[in-house]
Amino acid sequence: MRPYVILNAAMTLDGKIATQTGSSNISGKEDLERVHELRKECDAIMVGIGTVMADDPRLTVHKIDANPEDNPVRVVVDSKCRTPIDARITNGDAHTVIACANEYKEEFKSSEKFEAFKEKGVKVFFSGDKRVDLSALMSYLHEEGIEKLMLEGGATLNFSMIKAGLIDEIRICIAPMVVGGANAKTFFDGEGFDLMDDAIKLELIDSYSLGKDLILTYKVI
Ligand SMILES: NC(=O)c1ccc[n+]([C@@H]2O[C@H](COP(=O)([O-])OP(=O)(O)OC[C@H]3O[C@@H](n4cnc5c(N)ncnc54)[C@H](O)[C@@H]3O)[C@@H](O)[C@H]2O)c1
Ligand SMILES: Nc1nc(=O)c(N)c(NC[C@H](O)[C@H](O)[C@H](O)COP(=O)(O)O)[nH]1
Repeated sequence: MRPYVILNAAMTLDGKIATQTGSSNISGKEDLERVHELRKECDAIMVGIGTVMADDPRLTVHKIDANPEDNPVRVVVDSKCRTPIDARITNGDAHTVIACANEYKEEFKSSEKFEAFKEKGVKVFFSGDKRVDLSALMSYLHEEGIEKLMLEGGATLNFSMIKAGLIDEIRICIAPMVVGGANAKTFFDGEGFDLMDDAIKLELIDSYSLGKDLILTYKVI
C-alpha cells in the first residue's frame, strides 16, 4: 500500500522548472494560492535534496489562511544526508522525515548532524543502497498514516517517481514565459527514455486558466 501521489509543479512554456542559474519564480499569485490550498489538503509534501539545496523551501502552508496543524509532513529524498542542519524544512513548523540510502547510514548515524536532527524531532528513514528506494519510502509513509502525498519536485526526483509508477496525478501550471537554456532544469530530467513508445502515457482530465497561467491536470495511466 502507498499514498495517493499528486505531482504539482510550475513550468515555463518551454518546459523549464528553473533557469540555468536556478531562478524559479514561475507561478503567478493565483497559482501560488492554489499550491498552498493543495498543500493544506495533503498529509505530506515531498521534494528531493536538489530542491532543498536550491530553494531552502519551507514546505508549509503560508500563502493562505492556515493553522500550524494544517502543515503537511515534510519529506526530503536525500541519499547522502546532505540536508543542511539549518534547512528551513527541519524547523519546528511541521514534522519532517529525511529519507537516506543505506550506504551512508553508519557514517551519518555517527555524525553531529544526526544527533542535532534527533533533538529537533526530525525522523530519518533509510532504504535502498546508493539511492533511496522510493517504493519502500512510499510504503513507510503509508504505514505512518500518509494517505495523500504532494510531490513538488524537482526535475530528477520527478522522473524517478514517474518511472517507478509512483505518481497517480499531475497538476502542472504552465506560465506564459520562455527562458530557454540547454542546461535549465525541466519538469522531468533523470536518465529518461530512449524511445517515444516507452513514454509514460497520460490522460487529460482538466484544464483552466488561472490568472495568466494555464493549469492542466492529468491522470497517469
Ligand atoms: N518550478 C517548480 O515547480 C519546481 C519545483 C521543485 C523544484 N524546482 C527546481 O528544481 C531544481 C531541483 O531539481 P533537481 O533535479 O536538481 O533535484 P531534485 O530536487 O529532483 O533532487 C534530486 C536528488 O535527490 C536525491 N535522490 C535520492 N534518491 C533518489 C531517487 N531514488 N531518485 C531521484 N533522486 C534521488 C539525489 O541526490 C538526486 O540528485 C531546483 O532548481 C528547484 O528550484 C522547481
Ligand atoms: N508551484 C511552484 N511554482 C513555482 O514557481 C516554484 N518556484 C515552485 N517551487 C517549488 C519549491 O519546492 C517551493 O515551493 C518553493 O521553493 C517555495 O517554497 P516555500 O513556499 O518556502 O515552501 N513551485
